[in-house]
Amino acid sequence: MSILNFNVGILGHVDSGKTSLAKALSTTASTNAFDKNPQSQERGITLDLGFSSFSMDMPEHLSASTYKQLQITLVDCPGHASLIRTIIGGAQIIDLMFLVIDVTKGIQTQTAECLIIGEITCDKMIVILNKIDLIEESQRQSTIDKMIKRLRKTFESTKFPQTPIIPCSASSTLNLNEVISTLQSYIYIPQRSPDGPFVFSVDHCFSIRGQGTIMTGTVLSGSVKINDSIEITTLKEIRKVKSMQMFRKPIDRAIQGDRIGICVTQFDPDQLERGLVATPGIIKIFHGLLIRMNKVKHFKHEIESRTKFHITCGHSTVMGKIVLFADHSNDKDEKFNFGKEFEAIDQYPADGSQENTQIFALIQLESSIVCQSQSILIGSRLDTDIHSNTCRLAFHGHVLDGFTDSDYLNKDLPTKLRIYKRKEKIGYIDRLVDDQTIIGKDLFQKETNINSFVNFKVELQPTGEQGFIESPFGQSGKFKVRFMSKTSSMKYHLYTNHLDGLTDETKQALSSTGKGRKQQAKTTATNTEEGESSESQQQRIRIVLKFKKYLFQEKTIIAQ
Ligand SMILES: Nc1nc2c(ncn2[C@@H]2O[C@H](COP(=O)(O)OP(=O)(O)OP(=O)(O)O)[C@@H](O)[C@H]2O)c(=O)[nH]1
Repeated sequence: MSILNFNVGILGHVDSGKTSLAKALSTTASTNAFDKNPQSQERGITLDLGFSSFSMDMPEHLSASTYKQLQITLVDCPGHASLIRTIIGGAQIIDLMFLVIDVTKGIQTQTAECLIIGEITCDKMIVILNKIDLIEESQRQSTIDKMIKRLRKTFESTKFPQTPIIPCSASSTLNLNEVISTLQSYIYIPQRSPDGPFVFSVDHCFSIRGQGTIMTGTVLSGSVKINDSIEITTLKEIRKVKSMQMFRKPIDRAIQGDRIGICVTQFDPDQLERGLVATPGIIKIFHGLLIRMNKVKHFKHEIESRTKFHITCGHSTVMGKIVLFADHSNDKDEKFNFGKEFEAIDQYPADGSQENTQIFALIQLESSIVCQSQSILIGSRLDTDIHSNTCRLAFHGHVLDGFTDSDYLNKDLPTKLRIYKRKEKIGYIDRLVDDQTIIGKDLFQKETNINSFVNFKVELQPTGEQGFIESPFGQSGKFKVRFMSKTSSMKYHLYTNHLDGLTDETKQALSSTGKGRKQQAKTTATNTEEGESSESQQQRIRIVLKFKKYLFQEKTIIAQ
């Protein structure tokens, strides 16, 4: 008989009653359910993910499915702000979220953060308005109604405007039946395929003398059976599956979505607190990751390129520096195309991704991360003061690809990913060579390889006349520009400056009007649109060079 395992995450502010709810609903506890961790018991708070389960009848709207039995796995997440990495890790395996709110408190800081995590990781949510037993019976209904009205307003602008809000009391089991019946009506058949490589997210690991090491967790993809070889990715060790259990019952096969314990031949469980186990060779250790970025709208700061964030993917959190870039011809559903060129941007745009412009980020990780393609990744600023009441979650996205070589910034990246930055340099006329050629200055540093800019177009501003860089000139960063035709600016410059360095012939040609230098300057000045003085006009003639510079290229490759 096939059993559908449906994962329900329980999230909410610290002390809202998440563990109490899990206890009240569950019939079977896993090895680490209900704050069994000794430190949790001492401090009275949940420090780690807790897993427990209960069975339910298959709801009527799914009676035609191939599943005949339904198992609900509750993933009790910690509430304390300092444990948000654990919450994110837990939320990535859930099919539906219970957001627990203390009816006497309403929305609190971590409620809001949990709501955002739910928006990123889940499609369905049920709000549990807990601790209604604390309200005097005569006031209860009116207080609940008022709170529901307030919450409705908050949820209006979220992904879950129609979320059910169920008042109950986890500790006195008041109205828990309604929690169960609402859950039942929200059950759907999540994507569960036995196909593809086996990937297992381990959340707890311990050994049993004489039997082996047990890893408990959730099957993220594929399937596994007894005697299969699996790789403990962080240890780079391969083990055979000796036996498996799903909530204390032995099983011989598990598929995507199942919550199981896998027993393999002994290894030190301290070596694998959390992590991925998979078909050998398919999980990679990444030093750089690519994501399509979405900003969390409640994050109040700018997301700037080349700044650092906490990067959480699966159960790992490391620091990473982001490099932002845009694809200006990208359809939302289009796959990431390495064949394209992308424009580097300084910060995430205020209007976010647009229909044709998608924002991506290359994340340079400070420590490597083990993850699979398409994993959800969340960027945050966890060093923000947890009492400051501000949202620490900054952005999210799915992992599109990554770089496995720790030297990728020098090796793979320059050939694989072409990101350019638009640049503009401003220079000035140094002197004229002839009526179509000038020597320019101040555009380049002395040490710049001007040869890489030869044949690049330049424009004189404000006149708009165009020419191109013909060659370097001398050793001090000067350069020669040839114009397509005789330019008025050059003539103007000549008459308002000097004739030094010109051959007599050129001087003659340029002075062919027969007027004197000063007089010519006067004429030119009065001919300009603004009628400005020759001095200020002279200063405004600039040589403008626009080009693209590729990021991460060992040799400066430049394109216009
Ligand atoms: N009166 C009342 N107290 C409750 C209810 N649910 C939980 N509590 C109490 O609230 C406190 C916190 O409950 P927990 O279930 O540990 O809360 P939690 O959200 O799991 O806490 P963390 O995981 O540490 O964030 C405990 O003292 C519970 O007994 C309820 O429905 N009514």
